[in-house]
Amino acid sequence: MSPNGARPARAHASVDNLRTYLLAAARKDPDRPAVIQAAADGGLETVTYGELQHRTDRCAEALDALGLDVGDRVILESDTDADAIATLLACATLGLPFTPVSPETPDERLLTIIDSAEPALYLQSARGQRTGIPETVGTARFGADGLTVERPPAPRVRRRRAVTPLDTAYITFTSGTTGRPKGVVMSHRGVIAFLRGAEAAELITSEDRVAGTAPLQFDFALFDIGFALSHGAALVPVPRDRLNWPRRFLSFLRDTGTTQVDAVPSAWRPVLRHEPDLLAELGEQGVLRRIAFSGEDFPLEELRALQELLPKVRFTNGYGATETMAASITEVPNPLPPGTERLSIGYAVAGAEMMLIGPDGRPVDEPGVLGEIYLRSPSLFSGYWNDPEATRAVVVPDPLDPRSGQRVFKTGDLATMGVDGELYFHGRADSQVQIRGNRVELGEVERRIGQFTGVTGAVAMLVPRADGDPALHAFVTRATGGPAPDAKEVVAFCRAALPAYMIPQGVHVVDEFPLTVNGKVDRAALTALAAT
Ligand SMILES: Nc1ncnc2c1ncn2[C@@H]1O[C@H](COS(=O)(=O)NC(=O)C[C@H](N)c2cccc(Br)c2)[C@@H](O)[C@H]1O
Repeated sequence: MSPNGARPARAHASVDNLRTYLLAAARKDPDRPAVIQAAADGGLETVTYGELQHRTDRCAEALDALGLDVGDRVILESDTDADAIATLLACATLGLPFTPVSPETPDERLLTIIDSAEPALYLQSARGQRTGIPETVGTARFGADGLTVERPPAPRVRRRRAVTPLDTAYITFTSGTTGRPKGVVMSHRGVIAFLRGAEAAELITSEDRVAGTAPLQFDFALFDIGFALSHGAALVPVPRDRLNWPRRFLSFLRDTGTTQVDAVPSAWRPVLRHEPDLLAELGEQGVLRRIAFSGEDFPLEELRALQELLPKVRFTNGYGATETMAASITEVPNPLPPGTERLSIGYAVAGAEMMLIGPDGRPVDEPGVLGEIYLRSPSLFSGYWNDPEATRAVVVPDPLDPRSGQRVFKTGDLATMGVDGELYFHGRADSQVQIRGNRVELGEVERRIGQFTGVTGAVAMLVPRADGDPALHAFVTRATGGPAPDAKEVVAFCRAALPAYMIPQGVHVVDEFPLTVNGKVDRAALTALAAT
């Protein structure tokens, strides 16, 4: 068979591949619900595992016909829904790495990603509004009636015959600190290794309905898809227009019979502020059993408020970085024991190990001493797309025995160890700042300000100044309808407990914090605001 004419390789059912791993339930019980989603008419629609597999195979057939090769990139622009999942599983079947982007991604950023990834194909849903995709990229739309090709991808020589677990499942672009987005290349083996480790935590069963709130380009969304489907549970993608309106969000959770909600901590702030009673009512019904959060530290005042409204709900703290999908999944006591200062991020999931390494490169093994978390994990990413230098900076020789050739992930996160070896998150190493020669952990300033009556959240940052050393500023949010905390009183409150160099020069009250596209507090936006 000529190289061009050969049918593209497909994943063999016996090896680890996202498609085989996520559709296993379809073989066992095809009629179980796989996705419960908002329908176009405003109601709900259920897509079974059998139907999801059918849509996946139909899409794979259509992609087959385009003559792409294993490793050819596909941009997938969509919110999370059954058709998007079928499309990404079709890509996985053929060994086509997908790069998920949400429709909210600005044109400029999409073009940067296209420039870097050089994809063969750009896919958007039938309803997608995007235009202006460069001529070098094929384009197609996917929807309920399958794949519609608008501009076929350029013809290519197919060199591959098999899809292996080491091949790339997805490349997700995260904001690079240098401003240029970094493509995190994750293999099928890596994703499945983490999902298997997470399964051992036994958080959900096939009876569960897991509400996912993250945009598709955030691997929290990819985790929710994998986590729900690999357990034979149902995924409940929460549309953006429901997530941003607390009443609609809560009624969507009720109407879908959601048993677990996965969201970043900031997603709960509007619900706590505007609809605490509705949330308590939802908890009372006893269907919602668990709230899992990840992505950033959960401000303890807000977490306590959430727990008070939901005394019967269990809370789970998922910690980790996209470069390893994640690292640990830890039960959070409800209620938090009084006096809790920090949340535990526990121990790495089964099959992985978190180590604390000191500034001298040696392991920290005494409780309470700050160290950087290094992660030993089979879900380690393949590297940053086309950026070996950035990869070498974080994929490093095993600090415990560099001779072994084993590589570990240098997380850039700080933690201390408890008496049983469990870890407590202490912020990003790069949020350790020096102020007039003194080392300051911005989290410590934030925690102090967070204890000020009426303050519900605090973000501290260092703002560079033209004429001298940078100044420490803080932004605070207040309880609904509460008085705006007086900046001078907040500063005095800090003075009573913090050394002079940790006292903020400016305290700014904001209604709410700006959020990144992944729903986390956007510290860069606040720093820019403080500089004005
Ligand atoms: N639970 C926490 N407490 C505190 N700080 C956290 C937590 N989880 C992260 N972070 C911070 O976020 C960084 C990483 O950001 S990331 O690459 O965008 N990935 C993420 O946020 C999400 C992460 N991939 C993920 C995805 C799916 C499931 C899980 Br379970 C976790 C970490 O290095 C930490 O600094």
